[in-house]
Amino acid sequence: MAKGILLVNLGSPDSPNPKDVKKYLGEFLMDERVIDLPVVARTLLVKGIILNTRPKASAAAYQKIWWEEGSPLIVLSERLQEKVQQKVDYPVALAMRYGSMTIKKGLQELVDQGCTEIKTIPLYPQFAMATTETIDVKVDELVAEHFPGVTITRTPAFYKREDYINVLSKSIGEVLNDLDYEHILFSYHGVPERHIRKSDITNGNCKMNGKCCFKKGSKQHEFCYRHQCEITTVNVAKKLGLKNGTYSTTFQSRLGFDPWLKPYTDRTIERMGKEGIKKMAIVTPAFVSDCLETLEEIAMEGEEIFHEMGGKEFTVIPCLNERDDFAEVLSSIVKEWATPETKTV
Ligand SMILES: C=CC1=C(C)c2cc3[nH]c(cc4nc(cc5[nH]c(cc1n2)c(C)c5CCC(=O)O)C(CCC(=O)O)=C4C)c(C)c3C=C
Ligand SMILES: [Fe+2]
Ligand SMILES: [Fe+2]
Repeated sequence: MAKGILLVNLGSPDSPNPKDVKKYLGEFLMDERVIDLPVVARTLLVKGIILNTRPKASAAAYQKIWWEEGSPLIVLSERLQEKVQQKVDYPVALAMRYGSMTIKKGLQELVDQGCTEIKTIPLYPQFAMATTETIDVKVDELVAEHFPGVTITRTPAFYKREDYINVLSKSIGEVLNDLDYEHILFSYHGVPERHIRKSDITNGNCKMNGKCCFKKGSKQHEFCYRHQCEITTVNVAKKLGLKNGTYSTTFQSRLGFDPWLKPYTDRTIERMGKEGIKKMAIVTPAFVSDCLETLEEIAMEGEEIFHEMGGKEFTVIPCLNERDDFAEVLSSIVKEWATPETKTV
């Protein structure tokens, strides 16, 4: 039995042109775990409205952040894959949940190298139906249909691993140590509140009032994106010794009219600017790789809002990207699976 590793990230369009962006958004938003409406309603919303209105604006945003080598998210994920490969003895492949670098191709690449036992690692520190779950389900479908001889081991969200928190804290500390700042925002990608309720395995325990997320020992936390984001912030704040009132958690990138997780990042930046905060920092721990949502929505739009409201210095902390110490965390996850006696955390 030969082992292999499949890292999986979200994906990007093939190019920042409206046609490719439309194709990519069509696949992404028709996923029932992303826009979780019944299929007819989802088709009407996505194909009837969103794909007729959004691709042009999205393409313009992608054009602002695109690199010569391609999409930042893809390029940074490839660099991370290379780093992890240098640290482990098994083949490491990279795939994207949406777009051309499909999970099927990633699995095939490993199977072609003789792998029959594959560890999938979604590149998301916190669990969400729209990220980890959709990858896990897609992998199972593909294996059942195309790779019946392959055994899959899933990787749960790694938000509370000590080594991950250490590396995230170090990456933030490296910026904050040399910075005069008044407030640091921990901005996570948002999801509709409905997604949190749907992932509630305790039948209604999640009250969406913030209290349940801090209750000790709840089984629900394993699938509560909100809890996992809040706890990521708490653990980093503890590690860095941040003082109460100097940091907070917010949620960005909402789409449509349903209520999404609050507080919203853009409104918080606006409020802080209005309240007289002059120097703020922002970190985006739901993203492993810098992407449209960090490079454009936060670093460009967020900064613009802050300046318009009177803010002066807006410092964006990079994602973990291809940091060596982050590749080390992923390689520890691999080693703990491949040789269970290697317990590093
Ligand atoms: C209903 C819509 C969406 C949900 C739910 C959602 C959850 C979610 N997304 C990420 C990570 C990323 N999202 C990115 C882009 C992006 N996300 C949505 C919609 C939902 N995301 C859209 C429409 C887009 C496209 C951009 C746009 O048109 O504004 C990206 C960036 C991809 C890139 O190519 O750079 C990432 C990464 C998470 C982690 C998440 C739930 C926790
Ligand atoms: Fe998203
Ligand atoms: Fe909760």
